[in-house]
Amino acid sequence: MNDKKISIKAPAKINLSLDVLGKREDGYHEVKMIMTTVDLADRVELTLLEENKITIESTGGFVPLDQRNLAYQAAMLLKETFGVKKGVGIHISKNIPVAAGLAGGSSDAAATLKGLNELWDLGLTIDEVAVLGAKIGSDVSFCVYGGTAIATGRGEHIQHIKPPPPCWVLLAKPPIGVSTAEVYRKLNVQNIEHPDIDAMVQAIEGYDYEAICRELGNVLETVTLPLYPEVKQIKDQMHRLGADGVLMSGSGPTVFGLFQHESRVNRVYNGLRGFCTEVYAVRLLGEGQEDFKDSIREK
Ligand SMILES: C[C@](O)(CO)[C@H](O)COP(=O)(O)OP(=O)(O)OC[C@H]1O[C@@H](n2ccc(N)nc2=O)[C@H](O)[C@@H]1O
Ligand SMILES: Nc1ncnc2c1ncn2[C@@H]1O[C@H](COP(=O)(O)OP(=O)(O)OP(=O)(O)O)[C@@H](O)[C@H]1O
Repeated sequence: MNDKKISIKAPAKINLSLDVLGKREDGYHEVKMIMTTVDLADRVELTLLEENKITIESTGGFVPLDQRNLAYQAAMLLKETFGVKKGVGIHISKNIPVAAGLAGGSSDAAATLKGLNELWDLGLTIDEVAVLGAKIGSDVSFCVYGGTAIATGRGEHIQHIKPPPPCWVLLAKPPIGVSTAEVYRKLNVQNIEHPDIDAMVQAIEGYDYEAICRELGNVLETVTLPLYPEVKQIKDQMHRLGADGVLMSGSGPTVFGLFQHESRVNRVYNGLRGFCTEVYAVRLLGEGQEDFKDSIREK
């Protein structure tokens, strides 16, 4: 491998359960959620530049190519924190839909932090990288580790749990982008039915696929579904076509369905394609990144 170039996979996440416990004084919400990675990923390529600058380019998807890009912000954060004088060229092959509830930008930022830790020889541990990630966005810490975890605080406190049993995940995104800030702002925290996060943890740790499908829950649906009726239509359609469990991911609008059988996932995929242009059939990744160094090297 060329030591002046590094290529990292940046997978999307889904929330198997998402609860909001209350509003905090800093304006954020206290959450308790279960996140897991799926095999739909961007690829982030980092090239060492001797000149002190950050360049960014991206293929596919509509993403800002300046300081608004979360990968750019990740590089800038490391530069400012550690006084790095070298530069980096960031190239993102964008496969994860943007503003979809799948943490695409957060995962690009996490991949950039991990890659630059190597490329700029910063010697940070994965936990140190995750703490830095939280400064960029609430989902970035989880994305640094991947795998399956309970996230608390504003999402940055990560407790790893066992991966769920492997299954198929069908992702369907209607052609709208949802603002996470707006969804949290419109949430009525006093008046929501809370999902049972502990029961979901038990279902996952007990490798009980049926119970996982039963315990799926996301309080942000109470905001996004009435705002965007097409999200509810996709949920209903997936149920009707035979998904084992269906839920909106994050603040939406992507809906995911869980399946054990490949034949059924293919049938539902075809059934949804006429109805929704962006549909992806992927595997649950579930496993975390046990060896930090190996996880960021191209194999
Ligand atoms: C919906 C989820 O994706 C579920 O994983 C996350 O909670 C959101 O994570 P994110 O997109 O990384 O969020 P951030 O970029 O940190 O915040 C975007 C906006 O969402 C709101 N926000 C976010 C996280 C949180 N715990 N409480 C909030 O109220 C804040 O208004 C914030 O300005
Ligand atoms: N590298 C990036 N990839 C995608 N979006 C980015 C990126 N950098 C900045 N953004 C901006 O971030 C916003 C949210 O995009 P993103 O795809 O991360 O949303 P999301 O999947 O809803 O995230 P989350 O699930 O963490 O709330 C968009 O407005 C987008 O323009």
